[in-house]
Parts: sequence; structure tokens; C-alpha cells
Amino acid sequence: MAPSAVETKVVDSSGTEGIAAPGRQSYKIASIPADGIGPEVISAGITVLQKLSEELDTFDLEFEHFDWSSERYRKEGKYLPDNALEIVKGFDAILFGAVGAPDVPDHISLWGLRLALCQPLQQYANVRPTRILRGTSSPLSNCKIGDLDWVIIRENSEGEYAGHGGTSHMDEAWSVATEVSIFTRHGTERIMRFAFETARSRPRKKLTVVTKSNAQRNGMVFWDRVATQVGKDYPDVEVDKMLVDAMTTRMVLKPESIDTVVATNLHADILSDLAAALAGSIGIAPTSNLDPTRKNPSMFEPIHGSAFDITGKGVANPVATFWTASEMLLWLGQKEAATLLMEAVENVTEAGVKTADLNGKSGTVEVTDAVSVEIEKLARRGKKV
Ligand SMILES: NC(=O)c1ccc[n+]([C@@H]2O[C@H](COP(=O)([O-])OP(=O)(O)OC[C@H]3O[C@@H](n4cnc5c(N)ncnc54)[C@H](O)[C@@H]3O)[C@@H](O)[C@H]2O)c1
Ligand SMILES: O=C(O)[C@H](O)[C@@H](O)C(=O)O
Ligand SMILES: [K+]
Ligand SMILES: [Mn+2]
Repeated sequence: MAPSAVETKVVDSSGTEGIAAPGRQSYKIASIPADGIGPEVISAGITVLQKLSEELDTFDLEFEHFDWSSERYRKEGKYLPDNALEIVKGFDAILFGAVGAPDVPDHISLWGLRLALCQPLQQYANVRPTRILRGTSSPLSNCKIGDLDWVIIRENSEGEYAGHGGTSHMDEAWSVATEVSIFTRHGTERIMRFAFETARSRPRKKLTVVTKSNAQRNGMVFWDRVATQVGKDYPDVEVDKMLVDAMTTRMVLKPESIDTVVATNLHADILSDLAAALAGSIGIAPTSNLDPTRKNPSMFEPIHGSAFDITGKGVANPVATFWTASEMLLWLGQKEAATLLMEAVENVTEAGVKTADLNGKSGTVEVTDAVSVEIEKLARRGKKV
């Protein structure tokens, strides 16, 4: 979606209305914090985004909050109102927290909210960068900053998440359930093209195609074949193919040999949690659910889930959401703000202000405050030069 008009009404989260200064871009963001630690990290994310907008002269953000969550499901029997897709199409981007609650089956919550948005909105490319941030370390003993710098591209519309299947004769001795993976040429080709473009845009121009075509002799053989066909248009990109089981060992033993990775919906879901942990914590890693055609708004969320075990304790790491916010700004065309935000985050981790998952002692709010202070410093320093 194109950014909204330059001179436009702005409503910030405190409800104050104003007119965006001429020359400033203004973006409408739908905020869906949802469940568990989602509201805690989204609130932190909005705080730093608003700080950036105040300190830089380049953009305004207008947030609208939606209570689409497991609480709403308990009350109304549905996660989303019937016109949810129409509503979000009026926004430039969606900032999402996490969905999942202990008293709702996980397949109801995931299909009721996250997949109910990203599949119909054609957000077919799920982008998951991971690297080791300054002041943090990998659990791998010899892995230094720079040795692990990956982008995992997850197919986000079909594959194992196609939703095809069924159950018959439930709880009888002869009950049966199927879960059918779907690989279409359209879906496979577009994600391969996106992955090759991503690999080409990075300095090493290297793509690993993850597969399981030894055991899965139909869908995965097709996946490999389409990768080879699309790869002919990218002779400058070095490609290798890796079976998913072996990929886990390569991620642990030779992290520096990997750059861009493309994998199916399920394979990449699993590999990206491993990637985040190898870079230090699941609490740092971002996700973009992109509609690369820009016909629909894209959705940005931390990679982690609702983390019931730490909800309400004030210890959730907000860094994954800050990095997510930075990715959202990049997508919206605000490169300077996106870069400044990550610089601020890494200055803070380097100074040792970190949550417990990164072996620190600070809480969500302390990390958020420290990042806000750093944004102010960096932005003001930038203006002086
Ligand atoms: N996209 C999503 O919304 C999404 C993603 C993953 C899981 N889920 C859902 O979330 C629920 C819980 O799933 P799970 O336990 O498998 O995964 P999870 O990511 O919620 O938690 C896994 C572990 O990581 C820790 N953790 C996660 N985020 C953290 C953060 N920001 N800071 C510090 N520690 C953090 C948790 O405390 C937990 O120990 C389930 O209902 C699941 O379906 C949703
Ligand atoms: O889509 C999924 O598999 C889950 O929501 C979650 O694990 C994620 O990574 O988004
Ligand atoms: K999430
Ligand atoms: Mn996941």
C-alpha cells in the first residue's frame, strides 16, 4: 500500500489530533497486541516508534488498536470481526504481538487470528533475519558477532500450512486424520523468486534451498525443481541445496557458511526458532509477513509466541519487537529511522541493559526506557552534524 498523503490528520496513541508537518510522511498502523506477552512487547514497540517519530523530522505514525485476541474469542466466539480484512486494508502496515492462550486449543488461536490475516492478505513471504547483537553472545562457543548473519525466507501461504485435511471417525479404533501439504507452481515460484532477490541484495549473494526431497518424493522434489528453474534467472547467486535434518547440524557447526535460506512453511518455522536461539535468544528475532506486491498491508511481529510462562512479570524481552519495528520502518521506506533504531538497540545491549533471556537483569520497561534515551541521543547527534 502506498503511504498516506503527506499532509494528513495525525492521531497519536494518546488521542491527540494534529496536522502532519509538510514533507513528513504519515503512516496508519493497525496494532494487534493480542495475547500473553503480546501487549507488553507491542506497548514497548509503540513507545520507541513514537520516540523515533518525535526525534526525527521524517515521519508520523497513527496507531489504531484492535482487541482481536483470545479474550475476544472467549467473549464472542470469534477472534476477528467479519469485516476484519476490509478494516486492515485501510492501513499501511499491521503491528502484531502474539496469539495463543492456555485455555484455547493452539490450532483454534493460530488459525483464528494469525493465519486468518496473513493467508488472505497474500503475505506470502515471511522474512526472518537473525544475527548476534552487540553485547550479546551465541550459546555456540566459537561463534562471534558476524559469524551468524542469516535471513531465513519462510514460504507463508501454503505447504504444510495449506489447511487441507480432515478427521473421520474421531475416537473410534479406526479414526483417521490427514494433513496434506500443498505445493503449487504459483506459490513455489513466487517464494523462490523472492528468496533469490533477497540473496542477490545481500553482499554474499548466497542462497541455501532447504528441502526434504529424499523422503518426500512429490512435493519436495517439485520444490527443488522450481528452485533450479527460477535459479536460472539468477546466475550471480550461488545456490546450494540442503536436507532439512542436515541443515540443523550446519546451523550449529558451520554458522558462517550460511547467508540466505529458503524453506517451506513448517521447515522454516522450526529452523527460525533454532536460528534465534543460536543468535542468543528467541526474545530478539523479528518477523515480517510481506505481500511483496504491496496490494495488501504487510504484518510485522516478533518471532516468539505469547509466552504464558512469563506473561505479566515484566521480564519479556522487547528487542524482538524493536527489531520488528525497524523492519516495518524499512518496508515503509524510512531507512534512516530503521537504522537508527537498531543502532540504539545495540548500544543498549552493549551497555549491558538486557532482559534475563540474554543473561541480563533488566525488565521490559528498563530496556525500553534505555532504548528511548539512546534514540534521543543518536537523533540529536545526527542533527548537529
Ligand atoms: N506468531 C505467533 O503469534 C506465535 C508464535 C509462536 C507461538 N505462538 C503461540 O504461543 C503460545 C506459546 O507457544 P510456545 O511456548 O511454543 O512459544 P513461545 O515463543 O511463546 O515461548 C517459548 C519460550 O521462549 C520464551 N520467550 C518467548 N518470547 C520471549 C521474550 N520476548 N522474552 C523472553 N523470553 C521469551 C518463553 O518464555 C518460553 O519459555 C502457543 O499458543 C503458540 O501456539 C504464537
Ligand atoms: O505460524 C506458526 O507456526 C506459529 O504462529 C508460530 O510458530 C510462528 O512462527 O509464527
Ligand atoms: K509473534
Ligand atoms: Mn514459530
